[in-house]
Amino acid sequence: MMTKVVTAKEMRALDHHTINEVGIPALVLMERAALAITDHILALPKEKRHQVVIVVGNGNNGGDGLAVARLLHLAGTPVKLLFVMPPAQASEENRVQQHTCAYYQIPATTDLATLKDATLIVDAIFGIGIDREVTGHYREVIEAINQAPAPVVAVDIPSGLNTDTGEAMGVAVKAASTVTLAYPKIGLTTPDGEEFAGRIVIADKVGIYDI
Ligand SMILES: NC(=O)C1=CN([C@@H]2O[C@H](COP(=O)(O)OP(=O)(O)OC[C@H]3O[C@@H](n4cnc5c(N)ncnc54)[C@H](O)[C@@H]3O)[C@@H](O)[C@H]2O)[C@H](O)CC1
Ligand SMILES: [K+]
Repeated sequence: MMTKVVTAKEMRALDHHTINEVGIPALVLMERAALAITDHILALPKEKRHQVVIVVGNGNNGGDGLAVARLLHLAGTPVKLLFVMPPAQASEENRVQQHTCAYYQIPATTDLATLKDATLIVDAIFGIGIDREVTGHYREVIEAINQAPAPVVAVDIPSGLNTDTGEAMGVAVKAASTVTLAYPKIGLTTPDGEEFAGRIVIADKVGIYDI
């Protein structure tokens, strides 16, 4: 059976349906997403997990990354958070996850040099919310990720990739694997998209989509 692929707009509609009609809160979806991403990371060779650096943006892609940080920390994996922007302007769910990470005193920094010590990088900067060219500090961070020696696991889609076309919006994360949530995004099925995404893992138990 052909796997359904979706555009950003379709994914947002499915999330909206699940949250508002089916009645499953966004935070629950975020936790289910984080469980799938964490399972993927814990299945990687142990030497890859000596120092995981999770790079987080201010939206719900970042929220997924923060929830993964907590789950990995509780599983005994050394984790460090790298905030791209001042966390104050974050989404509601992102802020909830920031609070929980602070409760567990998960180390956090804004220093890009942290990427050099990583044995694994988790890219949770942008997901389907990317809506413009990547510039400024975001560009600097994505370039630093791509220059770092560690392999990258991208959350939902590699940051910087246009969800619908698979083109890099100026710059995009080059991932070893991408854990895409609920359904594959159509941009991941293009030659460009496949180049940036690496091995694609479909976390199809994240959403409860009955339409
Ligand atoms: N489908 C699921 O089961 C779930 C998906 N989730 C995750 O939520 C993200 C989408 O989150 P959203 O908050 O809508 O947007 P992003 O986190 O992708 O982007 C954050 C924010 O960034 C701003 N932005 C966009 N482009 C740029 C740019 N070029 N430069 C600077 N800033 C930019 C924009 O304002 C965005 O709002 C999805 O991918 C999943 O990872 C949920 O966890 C629920 C479960
Ligand atoms: K991402």
